Amino acid sequence: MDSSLIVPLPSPPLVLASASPRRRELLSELGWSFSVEPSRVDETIPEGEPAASAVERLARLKASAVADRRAESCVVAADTVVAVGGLLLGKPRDRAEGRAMIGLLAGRTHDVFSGVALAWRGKVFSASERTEVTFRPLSESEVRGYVDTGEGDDKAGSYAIQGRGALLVTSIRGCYFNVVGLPLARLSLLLAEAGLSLERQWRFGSR
Ligand SMILES: Cc1cn([C@H]2C[C@H](O)[C@@H](COP(=O)(O)OP(=O)(O)OP(=O)(O)O)O2)c(=O)[nH]c1=O
Repeated sequence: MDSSLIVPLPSPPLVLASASPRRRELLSELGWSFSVEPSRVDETIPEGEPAASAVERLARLKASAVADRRAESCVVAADTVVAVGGLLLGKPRDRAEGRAMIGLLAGRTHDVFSGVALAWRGKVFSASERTEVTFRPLSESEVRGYVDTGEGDDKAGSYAIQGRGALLVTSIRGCYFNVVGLPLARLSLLLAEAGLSLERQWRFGSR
């Protein structure tokens, strides 16, 4: 067939339902244009809820909350927690909790779980992704020094792999972007599942 006869379908407007600057940066780096509308949902995880289900449930909740007011758009949301020794670590309440978290992570391997959800045309598609991250051993003063940089204050597990936290990480297994808060390849698969092929994803937001 003459390829000039194929008219590409336009991409739907894309909305990122997140207040996270990291998630915004990751989508921008793909060259996508999108608007940002943070959701304000209760992010409490009940004791005993498995990490993978919790992050997926919260991502769905965030996407649905924004989709309710943006029916014509494709809404993306995510949630990230760190799991270590049977504990789930969200964002630290203060620096003391931050030090306790980094102390727990030092010299061992933990899991980072992100849930990602996509709400489009009345349906919600979702998944969760796990990445193993290993920290090198740290002395008490190294733990204190890192937490005092402040970069982990608003991050799950109290660290940023994309920042100075990289100096603590000896290896990772799995998706790097999942650790930063948005598993991009997983998101791409969800978009395809929703009917937005990779061909359409290349052009997200372009007119
Ligand atoms: C482990 C890790 C987490 N994080 C961040 C990603 C998330 O922003 C944050 C986890 O908190 P979340 O509650 O998942 O997200 P958020 O409150 O920042 O934003 P929103 O709910 O509006 O989408 O931790 C990093 O940036 N780097 C890391 O290495």
